Amino acid sequence: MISNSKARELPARFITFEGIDGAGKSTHIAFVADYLRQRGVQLVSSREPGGTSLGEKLREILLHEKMHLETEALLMFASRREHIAQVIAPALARGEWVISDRFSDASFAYQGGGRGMDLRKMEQLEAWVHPELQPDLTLLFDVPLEVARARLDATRELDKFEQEQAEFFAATRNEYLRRAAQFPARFRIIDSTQSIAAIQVELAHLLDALLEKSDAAS
Ligand SMILES: Nc1ncnc2c1ncn2[C@@H]1O[C@H](COP(=O)(O)OP(=O)(O)OP(=O)(O)O)[C@@H](O)[C@H]1O
Ligand SMILES: Cc1cn([C@H]2C[C@H](O)[C@@H](COP(=O)(O)O)O2)c(=O)[nH]c1=O
Repeated sequence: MISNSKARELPARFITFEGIDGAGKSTHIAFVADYLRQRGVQLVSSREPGGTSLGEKLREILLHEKMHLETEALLMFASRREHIAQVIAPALARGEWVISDRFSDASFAYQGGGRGMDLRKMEQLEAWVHPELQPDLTLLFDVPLEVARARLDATRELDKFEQEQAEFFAATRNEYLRRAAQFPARFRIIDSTQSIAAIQVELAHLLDALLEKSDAAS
């Protein structure tokens, strides 16, 4: 987690980054953090599962141990509860922006879509853990499965989720796209088959618009 010290009077914003593994969100979260900091936004950059000392321990377990799908969902939300309590809510209360590599949409997509957990149970967990909090903006990095797979294979040792089969990722991606259609005001879908440079141009436009709107609201 990193925070900066430059000040710009803007209403706090919560931005989340989503997509199947290999879609490119971690590459772009660093760009977004730099872009906003250079424009005077005080922000906290974090991730899920993780973002706190307890959350990072849960992340190790979640990414490497097999477990019942509902245990997996409960641990994701346990990590999230801690993340909200220790990081997200305090930062927003201080007026800072929070950018998070994944949030609850990932639970809907992976545990709901990918693993097939009843989405009504997921909604209950969401209503329990963060009844009032939703991201202001969710960037969904969308790519065909083969593109994501090729990127992952080229770069690293795969964790438990990354080792899943194509059907799992197809269902995960479908659930992300279903949620984007369900919440169009919050989601922006980024075509992540574009080059990194082209995506950065698109992100810069989007962030400029958000900064302008935030300036007007301050
Ligand atoms: N638009 C792109 N074009 C080509 N390569 C890309 C693009 N975006 C990301 N990559 C490369 O793909 C690999 C995976 O990217 P990254 O780690 O950002 O994905 P991710 O979606 O965060 O994956 P995970 O969720 O598993 O962490 C990296 O090597 C990155 O450089
Ligand atoms: C928050 C969240 C995450 N996951 C999965 C998705 C990814 O495969 C890993 C996290 O790895 P990343 O490289 O940091 O993206 O966890 C999930 O299944 N459910 C969730 O709620």
